Amino acid sequence: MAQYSRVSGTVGLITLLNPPVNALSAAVRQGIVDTLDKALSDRKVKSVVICGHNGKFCGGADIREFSSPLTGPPLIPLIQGVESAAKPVVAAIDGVALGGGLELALGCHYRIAHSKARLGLPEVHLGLLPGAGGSQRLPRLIGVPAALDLITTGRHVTGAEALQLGLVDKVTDRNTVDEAVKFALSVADQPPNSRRVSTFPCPRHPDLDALFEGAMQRVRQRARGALAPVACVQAIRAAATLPYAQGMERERELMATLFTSGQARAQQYHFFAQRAVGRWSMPSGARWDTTKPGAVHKAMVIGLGTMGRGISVALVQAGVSVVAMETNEKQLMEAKQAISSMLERGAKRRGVAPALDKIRYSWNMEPAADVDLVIEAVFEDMALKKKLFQQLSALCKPGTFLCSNTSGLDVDQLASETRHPELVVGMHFFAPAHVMKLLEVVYGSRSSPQAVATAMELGKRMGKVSVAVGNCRGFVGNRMLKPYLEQAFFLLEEGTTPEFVDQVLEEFGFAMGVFRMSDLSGLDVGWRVRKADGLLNVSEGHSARIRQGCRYSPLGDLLCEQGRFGQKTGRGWYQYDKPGGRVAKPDPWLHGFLEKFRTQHGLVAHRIDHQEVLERCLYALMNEGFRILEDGIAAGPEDIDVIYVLGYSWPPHRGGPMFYAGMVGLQKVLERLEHYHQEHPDIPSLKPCNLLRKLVVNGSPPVHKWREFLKKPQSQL
Ligand SMILES: CCCCCCC[C@H](O)CC(=O)SCCNC(=O)CCNC(=O)[C@H](O)C(C)(C)COP(=O)([O-])OP(=O)([O-])OC[C@H]1O[C@@H](n2cnc3c(N)ncnc32)[C@H](O)[C@@H]1OP(=O)([O-])[O-]
Repeated sequence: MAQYSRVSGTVGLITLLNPPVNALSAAVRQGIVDTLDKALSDRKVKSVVICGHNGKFCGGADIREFSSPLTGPPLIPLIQGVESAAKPVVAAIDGVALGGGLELALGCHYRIAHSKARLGLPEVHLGLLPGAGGSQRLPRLIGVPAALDLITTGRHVTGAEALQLGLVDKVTDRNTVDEAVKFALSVADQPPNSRRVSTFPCPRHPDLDALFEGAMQRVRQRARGALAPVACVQAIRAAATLPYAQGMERERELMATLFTSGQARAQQYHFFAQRAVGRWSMPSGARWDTTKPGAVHKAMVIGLGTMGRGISVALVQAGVSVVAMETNEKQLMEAKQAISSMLERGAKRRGVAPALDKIRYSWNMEPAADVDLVIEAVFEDMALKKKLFQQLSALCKPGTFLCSNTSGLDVDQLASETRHPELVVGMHFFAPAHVMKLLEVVYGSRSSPQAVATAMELGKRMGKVSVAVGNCRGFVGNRMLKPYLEQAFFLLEEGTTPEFVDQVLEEFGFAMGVFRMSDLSGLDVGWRVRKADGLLNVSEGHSARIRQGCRYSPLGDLLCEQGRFGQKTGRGWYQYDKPGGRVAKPDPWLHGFLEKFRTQHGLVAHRIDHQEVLERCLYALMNEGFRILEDGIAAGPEDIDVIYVLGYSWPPHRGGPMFYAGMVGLQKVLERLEHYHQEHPDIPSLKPCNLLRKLVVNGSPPVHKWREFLKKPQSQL
């Protein structure tokens, strides 16, 4: 709804009221129509101010309403009504003006913003375009290049940047509504005719064709198959080349296609899933809303390799005082230099001073005695980590939380080395840790709810989306990666090439295929883990393609034995022009090696098509996702999907692996897994899991209903 009052004698004040972000629900839209009518028909009112309740102008159209038929006044004529008002209308922008919220402000005749307000048209992240005139008004106001940037990236700008762009008329650091009312009084006698953005000509550009061609190329490269960014460019092109009314018609057509697309549904699901994971629960019954996190003012990071450095930067940027520790003095100095420059670069980007005084460095563990939380980020070696946890347990003050940045080791084993296992949790960051948005918070069997709440809260402070997951080998993300990688290797054995597998996966929307990704992260990483797991030993009298009773591909191990570790050695699944080179080229040696391998093992290469590559890699991964749900390692499908989109480059327009399974159809996923498992009975990861069968038997319910079919957590509180 919207509230109305008359202030300063002659200003009609309309306040949007729909907490928490004043989204433009049917009731709010009706409220705007009614209150505007009141203001325009009141002879005492000379000008109008529109603001939002509780310091937030408006977060846009109400996304929750997108899945039901439209009720209430539609947004486009509503904004048209604001723009054509005979009295000047001023938008008072506090907090956020996003999507439809900014489109409403663009319909106003003047815009006054707080310097710290955030403005933007982020519809592209929801699989949409600014469909209430935003794609037509914004380029007319700020020019085509700036509009292309804002609309295709969906990035937010501050009030200060908005002023530079010409998006707002004035910026203030004081009370925005008071300033807007003063402004409204000052323009009360000026007819708003010349202020209607839809009547502005689009600013000329010397070479529109080249501009749009370049933009389209960039957008297609980044979009990885997403439709919305391409439609955004097409809509802006209409603004630049057509009269306003025709441009609006083009915007409507493009929006209609996007609005009903599976991609928009997937991206909107992802939006709500990112928020849902914050409402975590544990099998014990402990929950986000009943557990108070501990205070973290001071933290220690142990081990300053790539991960430790990124974690230190993320903590400092979140306002936490950090002691960064590394035993090797040379490495400590190098890390100090690297962290300082990362902090300086980050501060420059955000227009603030670098908080270099928030971090100090140590080559010993003593400062651990005086911190609230420790994050261990040493080499992935259980013995080393165990020793460290023993030392920390003896050294730290009572109540210090002990966290491990392990990517898959057993958190319970680490906890068992300490005097207070309830204070131990995993905090699995993703590289680069100061950039990547995902954090897996891993609770062991003895982790206290408070330790989980503390890690989740700290993740939030660092700007991460944190997902609480149970303790098992690889947790959620890396556990699901295993069958996915495995299938890719088996497909090579059976007849395909790394280039073809990567092409299929990249066409699906992954930023990189399996093999390019493996070359980038280093083949030796997995090799070391397999060695530690005893998987490199071939049992007497057994084929090298069977380990621990299951089918196994030794291809990765054989490459490592040849010193082919990927990009860093200039050779891996591909060849590179030099060690550290980044351009992957097909390698004839590798093709010859695969042929020799097949001959040696009596394998006859056969033609593997696009469908088989995609289904075997993705369905094996999804099947593991269902097992994870069955085991209670993830509380719901949203947790898995958020982890895959934010941590493993799963394309957002496909929602995440569990959402995608629903899109494909659970019945079909089950049938194809059954088919592949019959063909390859020695690959257990292709055997459809019980939960998948159960969901199919129950009519393949939509993803938001799956929780009803999971085992209920047992409350132990
Ligand atoms: C053909 C038809 C034509 C249609 C016309 C199209 C018009 C237009 O172009 C389309 C749009 O505007 S599309 C929209 C374009 N706008 C956007 O894309 C903006 C999306 N929103 C955001 O980016 C962030 O929420 C903010 C930055 C606003 C606040 O961040 P923060 O302070 O960290 O808070 P938080 O935790 O993020 O959210 C708090 C709660 O608010 C909820 N909620 C939020 N926005 C909502 C919405 N629009 N709606 C509903 N709910 C919304 C959110 O779910 C959460 O609920 P929970 O139950 O507590 O979990």
